[in-house]
Amino acid sequence: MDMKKVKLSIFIFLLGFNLFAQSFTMEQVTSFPFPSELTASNSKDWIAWAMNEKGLRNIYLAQAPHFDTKKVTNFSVDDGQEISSLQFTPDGNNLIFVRGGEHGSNWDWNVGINPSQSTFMPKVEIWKLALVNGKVEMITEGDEPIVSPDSKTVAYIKNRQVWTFDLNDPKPAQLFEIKGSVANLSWSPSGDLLLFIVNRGTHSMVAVFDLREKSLRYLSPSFSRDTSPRWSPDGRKVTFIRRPGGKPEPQPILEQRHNPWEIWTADIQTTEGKMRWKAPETLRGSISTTHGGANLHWAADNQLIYLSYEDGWPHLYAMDAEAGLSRQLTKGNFMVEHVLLTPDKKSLLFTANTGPLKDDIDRRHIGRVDILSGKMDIWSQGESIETNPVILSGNQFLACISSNSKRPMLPTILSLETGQMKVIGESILPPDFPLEQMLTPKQVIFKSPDGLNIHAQIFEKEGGEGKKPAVLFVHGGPQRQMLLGWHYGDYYSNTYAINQYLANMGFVVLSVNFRLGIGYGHEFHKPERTYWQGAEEYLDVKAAGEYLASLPQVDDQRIGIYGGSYGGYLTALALAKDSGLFKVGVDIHGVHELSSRLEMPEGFEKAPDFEKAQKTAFYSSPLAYLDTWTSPVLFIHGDDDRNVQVSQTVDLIRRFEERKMPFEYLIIPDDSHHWMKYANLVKVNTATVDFLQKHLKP
Ligand SMILES: CSCC[C@H](NC=O)C(=O)N[C@@H](C)C(=O)O
Repeated sequence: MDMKKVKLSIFIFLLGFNLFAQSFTMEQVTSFPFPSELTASNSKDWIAWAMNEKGLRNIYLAQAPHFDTKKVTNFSVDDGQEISSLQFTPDGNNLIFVRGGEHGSNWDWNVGINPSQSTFMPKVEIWKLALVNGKVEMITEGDEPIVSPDSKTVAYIKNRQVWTFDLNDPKPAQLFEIKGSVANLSWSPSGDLLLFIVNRGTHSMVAVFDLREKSLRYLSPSFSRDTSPRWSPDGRKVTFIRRPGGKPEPQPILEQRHNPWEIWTADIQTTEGKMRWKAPETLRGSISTTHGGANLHWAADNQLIYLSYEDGWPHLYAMDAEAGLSRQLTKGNFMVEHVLLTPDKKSLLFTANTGPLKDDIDRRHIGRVDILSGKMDIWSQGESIETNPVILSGNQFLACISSNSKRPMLPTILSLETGQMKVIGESILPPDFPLEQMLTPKQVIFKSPDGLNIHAQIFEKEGGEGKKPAVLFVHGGPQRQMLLGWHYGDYYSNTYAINQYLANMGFVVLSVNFRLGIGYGHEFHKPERTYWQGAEEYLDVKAAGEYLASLPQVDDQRIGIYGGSYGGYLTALALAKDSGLFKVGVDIHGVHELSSRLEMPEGFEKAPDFEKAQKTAFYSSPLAYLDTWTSPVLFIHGDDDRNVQVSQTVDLIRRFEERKMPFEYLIIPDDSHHWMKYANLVKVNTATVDFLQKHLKP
């Protein structure tokens, strides 16, 4: 071989080596701290939040006006025990929180989780932190605590019943017994009544327990499903959402239909209820499934607040609790999320994917609307992301969590006087976190075969001559939106970290926001013929793969795909249907069997399109295409998953085994859908990128 060819071979080898040269480790990029449970005291200018630092979950405090951060707990083991229900007592003297459970689950969220294989199952417990002396103590088993207005009593749920304890002399005791399952506890402004929902399976009712009289009464009881009860500011009335109870006559399964809901009020004394508003009987008029659902509040000046999709976007509305007559408060082609009624009940804070930049639809910024005047401001802007706003007691500062393309989510203070924003807690970032190596993803928009504009984010490191391998990331939910920066959900901050790692390795990475996702309006979020009704969202995934293949810098023979949960489902579908396009994949706790959700008809009554629906569901599943699945796959699932049954992966692997189809697997015993133990998160992330690299490297 002449010297030229030798030199070229060495160059290509070094290039290949360089292509996969990595300037930071998976552990370093996965070590992003994640803030949650941001809350503000209503009486002192304190904020508090829970911070997950490599699985060590602790509470931090900061106080106006300097907001120096202070860690006030010392949980020092990566044991998967999350912090939830973090709240100040109204007098600002104590913090109450729950430790344990898996509150992001679809079932058993209040059951202990044990990813560290402790000898005995960890419990879900209510803790108290005394701010006067920093004393932290576990009070009792329980969940969903709420503190009485006089800061003396905590009411909480245990075994689906109502319990209480005195904060100064805790002797937990069940308050009363009631048939069914209790939820949505809230104290009346006077503190002598407890409002809650009792679920009886076919229906649910709003109920009030009078602590003085030790008596219980139902408010406007019916055979409906009543939810989301809220007190009027004077404590004399309650508003709630009413939806139909029981089961309907079998309807066409493959057709979309209106999901009815109403807003009611009821008088505490007479228990009489009145319907105040009925949703427009349109598809857009269905109750919203975006964050907070109906977001029902009773504001000052007798205004009822709700969120509706009726104009095509999730927006806020107000109506007089007596006269009705709704008014739209937020308007425009954007989504409202994370809605908070200010302590004075005169305005609403929210997160919105709108702002002056043309690609702000793929970010989040903080907004505020005055309820009586309807005056709306978007308070934050720029190439950053701000979400989950809370307002501090002095009305001078607002706190939120913020990120950008490089910096992970951190608590951030916004001065309402100057508009200045100050990130706090940057010292919590690990010293070896690869901040400067983070790439800035770019917004791309391409068309699906049926004409939809599909938004995506592309991550690409400069340089790296020749054709690069590529990876498509498919999010889960599916009611999610990936953004132009670190995400406000921990699951998707983690996949953002993976995408950064892959891009830094030299892959071209595309994160696709397929239909069914939020942030792009009702018809994008609620399209027809998706999931087990036809899987047309896969059109967007395949279009994303073809978009990657069309890029001049991408080697179209080295495109991989990965995704979790709903994204795992679409990853499996892509590998099964299009192994020619997707050469390798990692299916993380994916869904694979879709037909069993169709209830087998009892007796003669069945949906008019039942057989067609069964066939559609089957052909919407990867199971229908195993004959054409030739690309290598790694299956990963936690076997205490409470969002997607682990059987979805166990059963698919059984089929692979019986068909003698090659696969690799990683089971994570005793962990859930959210990799509660940090060591498991790193293990899953590492396995994912190693498998992709193994099959896509030059
Ligand atoms: C419809 S399949 C269930 C998928 C699951 N949704 C809720 O549990 C999922 O995608 N979970 C995570 C990843 C998410 O909600 O984003």
